[in-house]
Amino acid sequence: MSLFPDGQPGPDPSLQRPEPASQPEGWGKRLFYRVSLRQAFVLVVVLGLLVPALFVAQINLRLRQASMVEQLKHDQDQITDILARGMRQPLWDLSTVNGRPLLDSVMKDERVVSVSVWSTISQEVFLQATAPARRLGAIQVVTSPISQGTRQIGRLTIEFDQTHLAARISNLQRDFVLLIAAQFALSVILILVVLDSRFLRPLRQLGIQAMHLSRREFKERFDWRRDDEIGDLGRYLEWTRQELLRLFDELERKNAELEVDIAERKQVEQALRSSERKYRELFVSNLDGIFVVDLAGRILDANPAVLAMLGVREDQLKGHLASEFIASDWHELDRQMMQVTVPSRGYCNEYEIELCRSDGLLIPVSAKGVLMRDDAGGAVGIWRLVRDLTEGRDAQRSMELAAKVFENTTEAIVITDAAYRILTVNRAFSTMTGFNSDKAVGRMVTELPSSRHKLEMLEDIQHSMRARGQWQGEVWLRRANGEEFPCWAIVNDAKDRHGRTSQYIALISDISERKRSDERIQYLAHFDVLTGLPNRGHFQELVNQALALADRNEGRCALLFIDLDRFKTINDSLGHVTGDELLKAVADRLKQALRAGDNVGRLGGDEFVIVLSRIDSPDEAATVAQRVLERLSVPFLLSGHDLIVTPSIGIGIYPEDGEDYDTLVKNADAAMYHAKESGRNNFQFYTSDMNARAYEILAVESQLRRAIEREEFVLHYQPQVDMRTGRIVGAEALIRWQHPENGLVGPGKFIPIAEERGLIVAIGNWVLREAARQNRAWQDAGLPPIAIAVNLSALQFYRQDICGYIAGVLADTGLEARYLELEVTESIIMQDVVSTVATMDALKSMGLKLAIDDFGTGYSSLNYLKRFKADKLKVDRSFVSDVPGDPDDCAITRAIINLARNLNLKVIAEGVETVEQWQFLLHEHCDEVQGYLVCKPQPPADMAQLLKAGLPIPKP
Ligand SMILES: Nc1nc2c(ncn2[C@@H]2O[C@H](COP(=O)(O)O[C@H]3[C@@H](O)[C@H](n4cnc5c(=O)[nH]c(N)nc54)O[C@@H]3COP(=O)(O)O)[C@@H](O)[C@H]2O)c(=O)[nH]1
Repeated sequence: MSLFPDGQPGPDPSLQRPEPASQPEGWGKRLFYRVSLRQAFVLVVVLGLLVPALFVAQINLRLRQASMVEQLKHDQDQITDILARGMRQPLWDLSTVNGRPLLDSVMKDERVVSVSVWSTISQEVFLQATAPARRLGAIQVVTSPISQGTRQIGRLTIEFDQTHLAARISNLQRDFVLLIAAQFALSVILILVVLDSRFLRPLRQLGIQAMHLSRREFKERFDWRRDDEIGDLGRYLEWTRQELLRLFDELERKNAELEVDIAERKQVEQALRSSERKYRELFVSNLDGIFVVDLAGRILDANPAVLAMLGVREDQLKGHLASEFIASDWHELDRQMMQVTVPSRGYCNEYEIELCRSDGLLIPVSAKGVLMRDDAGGAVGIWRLVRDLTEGRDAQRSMELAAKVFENTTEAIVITDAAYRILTVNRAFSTMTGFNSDKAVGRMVTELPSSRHKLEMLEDIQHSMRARGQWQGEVWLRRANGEEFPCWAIVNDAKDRHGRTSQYIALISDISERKRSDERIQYLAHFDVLTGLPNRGHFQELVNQALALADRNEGRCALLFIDLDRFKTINDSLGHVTGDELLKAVADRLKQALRAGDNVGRLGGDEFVIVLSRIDSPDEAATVAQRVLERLSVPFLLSGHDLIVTPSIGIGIYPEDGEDYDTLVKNADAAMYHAKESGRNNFQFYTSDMNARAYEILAVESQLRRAIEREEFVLHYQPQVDMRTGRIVGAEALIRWQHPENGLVGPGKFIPIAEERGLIVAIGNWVLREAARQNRAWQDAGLPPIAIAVNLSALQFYRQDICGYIAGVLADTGLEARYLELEVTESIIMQDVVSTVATMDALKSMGLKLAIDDFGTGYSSLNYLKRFKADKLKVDRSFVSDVPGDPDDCAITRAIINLARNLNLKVIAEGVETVEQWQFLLHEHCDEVQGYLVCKPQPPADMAQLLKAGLPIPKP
């Protein structure tokens, strides 16, 4: 139990509750001393009162119980005996009437449950009585013989109920427990009341008072009026309190006196120390060097400035002569001052000498000396003061250097006062602006000839200077000659020693050159250098903007993918310079074909793209595509060449054909391929199956490359027949691809792709060689000689030395030139008339035959035709197929035949399929025919059979 009741202040926290000096030995003792006094007393009471009471009660109860059992036994025996005796006579007489009264009186006893009298004479129950309500628990049966004299005449049986005895014993126990409990409770209450009032409460009081003493609270008196032992203890405590109060009062008084003493002494010491420290601080912290020397010039003390100045430690200085640290040139002057002037006058004026640093460096100093005296006024030494002049001289040099930098830097520098009035400008400023300094100095910076946003910029500068003390940015100035130029200006403020801005310093660099190159870089990043059109990246941005606009307006856009047909041929034949010129010219024409708001870009090579940013229907895209076709159809006159270039255009519509740039471009590209496949020089709208076609083309291209390597091609030959004789006079070599998986593939499936991908040169060369070889082989086999016509592609014509190659083929195969005929389409010739004419001349001079294929489909003028040294004109199948039904085609075919005749050329009609066509051509005096009506293209062996037969083809 705590002595400090709840709510009472505890002792000073620094004073721990006192612990017993040592713990009593044995766990029982330790436990006993751990419990509170109240708990200990309760324990004692319980053990001292309750246990003996219970013990006594237990003995008492046992004795009473034994006596009750004894009594019951006695009573039972007595009742049995009385009844046995009383029944003798009635039993002897066999008179139940006489026996009944006694039986009834016995049954009145509440312990008797039943009585039964058995007659041995009659061998039956003589009398019987039962009280069933009394049968409560255990039953004790007592029997006794009934005798008359020596003869037993009957037997008595009595049942006694034992429960009554148990109930009485239980009541007895309960009474004992109640008695002991009451006795115990009363004892405990009485003991605790007495214990608390006489012992525990005063003890608590004593504890609180002791706590006051421990906290040095002596003011309140401890009042004890009882005469018992605790009262004595309380009074002793009160006496202790008074004693302590007196002692503490005295202690405090003494303490106060002592503190006054100490304070006074401290003040004196403080004053002493302070003056000494001030003197020392002055000595130590002085930036000038101070050292104390005796009258002989030996150093006694030196401050850190001297040590730093000379680069030595204190021990390297003390005891040495000051002259050891002075440059020898100055010894005499110094000696004069320190040993003559100072001792005589008490001081000397400043003079300049040089000190020697430990590393040998000479330090210019200004020196002076003051005589040091003792209390009696006698000279005891000299205060020597030296001031380092290096910094001042460095500062001077820095100033000179800064002035040089200021004047000679290539950046213009403008210094203004705090109100932005120009104080000075450097030479670079004058060079940069063309204004002399007298034109600038004294003016406000706002009066500087600048072109743009002067006032707003000054406000911005002022705001930044206030916030950060610096500003930098681009400004535009105007030179004296009126030229504007961009500058990069960095403005810093300079502060005076009070921290106020006193000047602004602006460093100005002319960035016109850098800006020009930045703009150039920007331009190169966005535009195609050759054509000036947006490049791929920039064009994508433009398309994305157009798509976003279309989304906002719920409108549509169109993307036109343009690829120039056979541009490679031009590039290869006429060189890259002409190719580049052509691309530039095409770009110009494309730009001219567009409305404002639409854009054209170059993706690379000969690929151009147009985005039509707002269209109401795909027809508008078709209109633009048509316009592009028309604009490009006009020949380009470049480097002395008249060039015709046609485009193939693929059109993708947003959003139907792609919802983003990549998809749109991909699909327009696929449509462009379709345009190429559809004969070039046209436009096609994208359809969903075109991509599959585009992939197919790619696949064909890669397979073609393999086919070239493995020579997977064969030639079939289609006879050309003289209309008058019906004899075979020639044959056209037509290529087929012996595809390992797809079988024989016709040229229509791969020649356009080979042309587009530049593979046609290798294929065409193979055809030339194979046709020449086969023709020679037939001749060697004795077959009638004929000319074999071979189709030439534009690339073959332009990319290589076709004359040299054919000469090689003829030489290798041994075929005479006159048995090889070259078919060149009209469109090839028209691509570059000048060089074609030259090549055809050369081929002709080699003895080769020349035919103009597909005649009538191109744009050849009669003037050009006159210049070609062709042998034959080949009327295109498209005209032949509709004769004689179509009057226009009849007229054209007739005109071509007449033209050939007038130019002295042979004429052959191709694609003759019907007898009517034959008859029409015969009537028009066409020389030769070629077509399914006569013979389809034949494999070499079958063609050989036809030649061998040598028979005229039956006339239809
Ligand atoms: N550069 C090269 N081009 C070649 C070569 N071999 C063929 N080709 C060109 O491929 C195109 C298709 O040729 P092909 O499928 O062989 O068709 C030729 C004939 O089979 C076909 N023809 C002939 N008569 C008839 C006819 O009565 N009806 C009809 N529907 N078609 C017929 O015409 C093609 C020959 O045409 P052309 O060359 O214009 O004389 C085709 O353009 C070939 O030029 C090659 O080695 N190199």
